[in-house]
Amino acid sequence: MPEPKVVKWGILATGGIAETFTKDLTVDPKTRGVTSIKHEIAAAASSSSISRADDFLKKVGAPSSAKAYGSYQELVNDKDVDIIYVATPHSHHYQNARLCLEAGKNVLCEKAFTVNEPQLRKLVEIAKAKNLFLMEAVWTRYFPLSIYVREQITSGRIGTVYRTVADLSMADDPQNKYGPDGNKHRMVNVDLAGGALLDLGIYALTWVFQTLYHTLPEGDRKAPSVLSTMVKYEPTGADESTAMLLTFPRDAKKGGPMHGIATTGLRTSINPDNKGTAGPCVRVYGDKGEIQIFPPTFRPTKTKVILADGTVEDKVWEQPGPGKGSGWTNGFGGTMQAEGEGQGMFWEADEAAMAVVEGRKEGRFEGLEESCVIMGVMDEVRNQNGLVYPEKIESLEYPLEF
Ligand SMILES: NC(=O)C1=CN([C@@H]2O[C@H](COP(=O)(O)OP(=O)(O)OC[C@H]3O[C@@H](n4cnc5c(N)ncnc54)[C@H](OP(=O)(O)O)[C@@H]3O)[C@@H](O)[C@H]2O)C=CC1
Ligand SMILES: O=C1OC[C@@H](O)[C@H](O)[C@H]1O
Repeated sequence: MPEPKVVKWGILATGGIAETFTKDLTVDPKTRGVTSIKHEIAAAASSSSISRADDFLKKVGAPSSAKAYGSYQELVNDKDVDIIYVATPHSHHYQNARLCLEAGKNVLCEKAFTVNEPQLRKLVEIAKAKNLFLMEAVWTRYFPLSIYVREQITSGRIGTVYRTVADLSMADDPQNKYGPDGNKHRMVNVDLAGGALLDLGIYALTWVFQTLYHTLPEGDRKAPSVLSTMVKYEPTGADESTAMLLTFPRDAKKGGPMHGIATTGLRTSINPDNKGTAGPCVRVYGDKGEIQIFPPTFRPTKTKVILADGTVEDKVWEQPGPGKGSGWTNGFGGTMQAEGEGQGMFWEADEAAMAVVEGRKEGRFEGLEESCVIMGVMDEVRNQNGLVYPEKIESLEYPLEF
């Protein structure tokens, strides 16, 4: 068997998700049957200080060869880095991803990809012009569970699909969690493009898109029309509850239009008791049966296929590898413990690394056009409900400091 190709990662920002993602890079790909690549943590950069980057590298168990930088610019200049993971708040993705692309680096960028569709289209244009890889880090798309669900649909197991209903709500009101200072938290801070839609709603939309759009042959994929409503989080003006009804065009001979219903909110939880008692967070409806996906929506643990002929198929989806995983808060003080080592972010990392090695410029499970269409849906939802972020973070101008 040929030796795995080493892909050298640079980590841009040292916050919560950067830590989780980078720890996942240290879990051997062989534990999940991936033999063509190996991840190496080559460098990390903090915008605040080099010592923060240094502490970060120690905390995530990076090799001693990994370099710490006190600025993002130094990271993108590093010749030893193949791909950069951007883990700043949404507001900063356009500026930070563009910094990487302009310097000739491949990019895996956290969700939501950018603040608006024009920003993303600009990044795509630059990536294409420079022949670079660019992908949104929606880890959920890369889980074996998601691959299985998409296969159930494309194989016709539940017949012609007509509707998907998906929710990601987490009782995560930052004021309850952190007091009045919570208004500065990235979840509701408009200066950081906070709000339920861009932070959590993107997962409900991910399920709608990966079941109703991505499962169609490429030529049949069309942007949906959008109807939406929103409740604002009064202290900051971000959205705290958003409901979207999407209609996807489809040829009458193939079943006609499909509905996607995506909801998100910060007051209720998809999994209030952490035991899954509340039932599925996603339901995909076909004319021969349905697929249910169980919470949490961003990292589901269980699926159920129920067919009209009486078949019921339950599946449990655990993380591979020994050891302990880290927990997620459900907003009611409980945690949802991962079963295996790592958090499951390694699957998206594998896909990005394999693409770099193979010379692919997009992820297989969410291409750049699909990401743009999703950003466009979120733009339309914000338009319909008057949610505008500060000009600087909506801007296409580059470079901008904020
Ligand atoms: N895939 C997933 O499951 C998750 C994804 N996310 C996504 O990851 C991104 C980051 O979230 P998270 O890690 O929770 O956020 P954190 O607030 O924990 O970290 C963000 C980091 O970004 C850097 N940063 C640069 N400029 C700013 C600024 N003006 N304000 C705040 N931080 C800044 C800082 O790193 P430094 O000082 O080192 O430069 C900071 O530590 C978001 O896009 C979010 O949607 C978040 C949670 C889960
Ligand atoms: O991406 C995310 O998924 C998990 C949530 O806990 C987090 O707030 C969100 O940003």
